[in-house]
Amino acid sequence: MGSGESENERIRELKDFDSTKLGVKGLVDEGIQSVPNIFIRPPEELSQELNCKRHPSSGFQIPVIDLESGRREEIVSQILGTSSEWGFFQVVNHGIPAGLLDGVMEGTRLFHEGDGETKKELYSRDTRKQVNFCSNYDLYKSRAANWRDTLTVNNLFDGHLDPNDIPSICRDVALEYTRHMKKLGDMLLELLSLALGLNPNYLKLKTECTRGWSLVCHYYPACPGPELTLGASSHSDPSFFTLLLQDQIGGLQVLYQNQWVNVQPVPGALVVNIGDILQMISNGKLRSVDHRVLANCIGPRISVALFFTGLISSAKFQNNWVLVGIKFEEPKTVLEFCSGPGDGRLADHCSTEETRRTKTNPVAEQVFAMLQREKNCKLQRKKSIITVIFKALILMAHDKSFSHDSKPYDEEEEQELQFQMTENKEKGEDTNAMDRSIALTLEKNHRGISFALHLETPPTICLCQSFRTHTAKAEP
Ligand SMILES: O=C(O)CCC(=O)C(=O)O
Ligand SMILES: [Fe+2]
Repeated sequence: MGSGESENERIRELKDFDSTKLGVKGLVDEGIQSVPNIFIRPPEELSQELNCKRHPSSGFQIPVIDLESGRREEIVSQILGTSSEWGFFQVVNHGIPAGLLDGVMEGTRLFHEGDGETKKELYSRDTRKQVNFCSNYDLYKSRAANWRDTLTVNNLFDGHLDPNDIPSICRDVALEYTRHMKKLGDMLLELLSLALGLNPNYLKLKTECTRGWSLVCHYYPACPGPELTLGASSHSDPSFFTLLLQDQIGGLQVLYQNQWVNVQPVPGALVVNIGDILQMISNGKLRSVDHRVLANCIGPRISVALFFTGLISSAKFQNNWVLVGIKFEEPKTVLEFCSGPGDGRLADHCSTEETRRTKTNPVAEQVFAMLQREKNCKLQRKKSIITVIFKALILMAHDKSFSHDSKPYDEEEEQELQFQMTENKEKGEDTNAMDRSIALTLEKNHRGISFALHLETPPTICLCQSFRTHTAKAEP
C-alpha cells in the first residue's frame, strides 16, 4: 500500500472510531483483542522506548509534602525545591475529605461505564463547550491516538456553567469536589507566591486563576497491548497549575533528567503539577514538566485532573497585566513581564538578569505608543495592530529587533506560530465591550495561550487562559 493510500486508510479508521461516539471503552465493550492501528505509536518511538526501560526502577521519587507538618517556611521551601526541580509534587493532609475523593472517582467510573446514549449526546470535539465527552481531542492531529476517554466540565466564563449540563450521575459530587479543590488551590497559590518571594495573596489576586477551571475526568480502559500505545502522550499542562487525583493502578510518569519516573500512587494524596503559565510568569523558576500516562492491561485506570486556567472575563482587565515577551522553547519563560506602571513586582522577582538590566523595553514602548495613537480606531485596525504586537512578541522571543515600519518577521516563523483572532464573545449591557477588548490565541504544537487586549487607558494585554486549541481546527 502506498503512503497516500495508507494515510487514507488511517483517516477512515479514525472517522469510524470517532463516529461511534463511545470512545475506547466502546471498543473494549465490543470485545476487541488487539490494539487497532490508529492507537499504535510510530515505530521509531516504540524502538526508542524499548531501548530504555518502560517501567523504570530508578530510585527517583516525586516528593510527598505533608501540608500539616511543621512550619510554613519549611513547606514553602519544599514546594519551591520540588516545583523548580520536578515541576511535580504530591500533597497529603490537604484537607479534602477522603469520602469526597472516593466519590469523585466513583462518579467518574459510573459515567464512563454508564449509559452509552448519554455519552453519545455529550460527545464533542469542542473543548470549550461547558461539558463534553470525548476520546482523544487531538484525534485527527496526533500521530497515534491514546487509549483514553475523557469527560470534561469547563468553568471558564464567570458564572456560565449550568450545573444541569453535568451528567446527573456525577453532578453533585463533581460540584462539591471542585468547590473544595478551589480552596486547596488558593492555599497552594499562597504557598507558591511565598515560594517566589511574593506577598502570599499575590498570585491569587493577580491571576485569579482558581476562578476558572476545567475538571477533566479520565478513564483508561484495560488495554490488550499496553506496550504498543499510551494512555496519554507526553505533554505539559497548559494551565497555571493542575491538581490530580489518581487511583492506585499507576502509569503516570514524569520526565526527570531525561528519564521517565513513575508518580507512585499514594493513598489519599493529590498530585500537584506546575503548568505552562506559572512557568512562564515565574520565568522558569517553577517548571512545567512533560509527563505521560502508560496504558495498562489491568485497568480501568481512573484519574481526575483539575486544571486551574483562570477565567475568560473582564475582571482580568483590572489587573493591568502587560506581557511583553514570551518564549515557547524550553525553558518556556516570559522575557519581560510587568503589571502596569509602578508595579513590576512579579517582574522584579522573576525577571532574568538580562531583563532587569534593560528595564524599559523598546518593543513594549512602541506597542504602547501605537495603541495610544489608535485608541479609537475600528476593530479591524485594532486587529491588525494586535497581530503586529504578537509578531513583536514572537520576535522578542527569537531575540530579533523589531520595528513596526519594517517587515518585522519572516514567513516561516509566522507559519510555525499560527495566529487565530477571535472577537471577545463577552456580552453585557455595554455594547461597546466587544469593540474594546479582543481576545487572541497564540497557538503552537496544538496548544494555545489566549490573551485579551484591552484598549482602555492604560492599554493592557492580559493573559486570559491557556488551553488546548487543537480541536478547533483540522477536522476532516
Ligand atoms: O491521568 C493522569 O494521571 C494524568 C492526566 C494528565 O496529565 C492530564 O490530564 O493532563
Ligand atoms: Fe497533564
